[in-house]
Amino acid sequence: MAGRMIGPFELGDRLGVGGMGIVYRATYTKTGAPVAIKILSPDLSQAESLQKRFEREVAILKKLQHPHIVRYYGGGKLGTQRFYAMELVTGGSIEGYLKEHGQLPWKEVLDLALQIAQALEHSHAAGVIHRDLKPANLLRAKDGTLKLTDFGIARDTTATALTAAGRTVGTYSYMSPEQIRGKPPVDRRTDLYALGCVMFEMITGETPFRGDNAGEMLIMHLQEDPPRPSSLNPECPQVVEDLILKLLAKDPEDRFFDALAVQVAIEQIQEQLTKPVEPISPEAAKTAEANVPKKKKRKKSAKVPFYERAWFLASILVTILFLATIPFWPMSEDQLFARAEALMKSEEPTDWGDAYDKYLKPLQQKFPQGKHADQVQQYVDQVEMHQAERRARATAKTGRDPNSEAERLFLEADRYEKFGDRISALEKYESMVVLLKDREQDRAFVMLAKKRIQEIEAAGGDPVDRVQMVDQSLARADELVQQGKTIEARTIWNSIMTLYAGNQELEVQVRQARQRLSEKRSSSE
Ligand SMILES: Nc1ncnc2c1ncn2[C@@H]1O[C@H](COP(=O)(O)OP(=O)(O)OP(=O)(O)O)[C@@H](O)[C@H]1O
Repeated sequence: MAGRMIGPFELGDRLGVGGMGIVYRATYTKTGAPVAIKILSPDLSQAESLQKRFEREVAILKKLQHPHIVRYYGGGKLGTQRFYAMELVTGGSIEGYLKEHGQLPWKEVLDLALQIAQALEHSHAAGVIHRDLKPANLLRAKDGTLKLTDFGIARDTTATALTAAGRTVGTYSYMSPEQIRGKPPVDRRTDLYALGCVMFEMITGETPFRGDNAGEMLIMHLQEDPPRPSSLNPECPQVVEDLILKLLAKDPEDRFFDALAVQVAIEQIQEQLTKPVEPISPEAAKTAEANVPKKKKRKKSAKVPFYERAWFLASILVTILFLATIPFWPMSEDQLFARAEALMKSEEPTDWGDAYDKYLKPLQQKFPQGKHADQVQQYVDQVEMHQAERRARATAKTGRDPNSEAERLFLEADRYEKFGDRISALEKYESMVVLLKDREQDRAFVMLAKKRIQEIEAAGGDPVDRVQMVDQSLARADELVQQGKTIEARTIWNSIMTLYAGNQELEVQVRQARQRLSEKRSSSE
């Protein structure tokens, strides 16, 4: 095949063979850029179901643009042959690495898991569930960056366990209980289970369940507790182990809420485990020693009648056993609420995530009409708004397409607010509320919009007229130019152009901004 042309690509070496086709290294002849080309096997090109699957994979890849997802470049059909070009990733797969080295240090596992969770967050927000996350589908670029690939069965919600896994027995190793049973329906948390399996394998060198055959393995996913990772790799820290076991929960409800919650938990662990331990000074050690009550030493040597000691010990034992059973009692509404409240009072949004998963959602399920129901709802709203806003910020920061129309509208209004145009921001937030108020899935954004409206109104002051405000901004940009701060001035002109293009009221100002920008551009050339 090497040297053969397919469309504008010249084929090079074969990189590998997958369930649907062959992947080649290739060169885009127009620019000389290296790419990877996946070609649907000619003998499979006839099968309609495979053609559809190939097309679906292309359609999904087109939607996803993320630094940790293999980038789609373009594709086509030549005669009966279908192909598509994608980013070439040359650092090998995690599967290959594990085969060669056995396992990975836990710090690296956390780093990789964070990148996978980021890729999943993006894909889930676009409505795509991967469903086949495994080490073979995690490729590494030369600089070590991780790239998720192979969306061949993503979103194939009709596939049963067997059709989904039929291509390789290995896939059974990463299959969640709901994927095997078909209920509850597969959702974003299915990928989180697979992430748990992958993390388990990276840290211990073994998959969580190892049966003699596929059936045995599936039953283990359904019924057996996974071994503790530290029993296979004693270096695995307790908090990392807890995170992996939470991802591996049989019931999706017991896993993390979503891939964002996983990222937050990983970042928290990274911070916790890399904090230097404070050394104990000799003075502090001495003081601590001096503070130990002398009485204790004496008591040890005092003669206590044997029966007294036995009773004492027995009663302690009974108390310990009694206390040990407490975590297994179902918690009352008051107990759950007290724990939720304590976490919600924390300044740390990660604690809110914990409150949400562990106490607030269970409270809503078990005590929908309970005496704390209103306050619980308020807390749930607070967490959901925080998460929606965080996600929107990430979208804006990375320049990705918004994850939903609600997010797009919110970011638009936010841009006006940041620019200082409170009138337009208010208008945008208000229209968001009107447009989205009945859409349950956009509740968090509607609440956020309402909160912003209240804040803008509460800030008071005369809302500056829009035209006047933009005029002032133009004047400010001119001042900035005189002070040599061209970058700041450009930001203002750019904002005016993007925010008000097409607004008749501000036609003159937009033209002026464009003109200033082009003058600056030509003078700096
Ligand atoms: N973008 C890429 N850059 C470099 N190598 C790649 C790229 N995509 C795939 N490969 C290599 O080509 C091989 C085949 O990939 P492909 O995605 O077709 O199948 P697979 O994941 O092995 O199998 P299946 O589709 O059955 O799950 C893989 O082993 C992988 O190492």
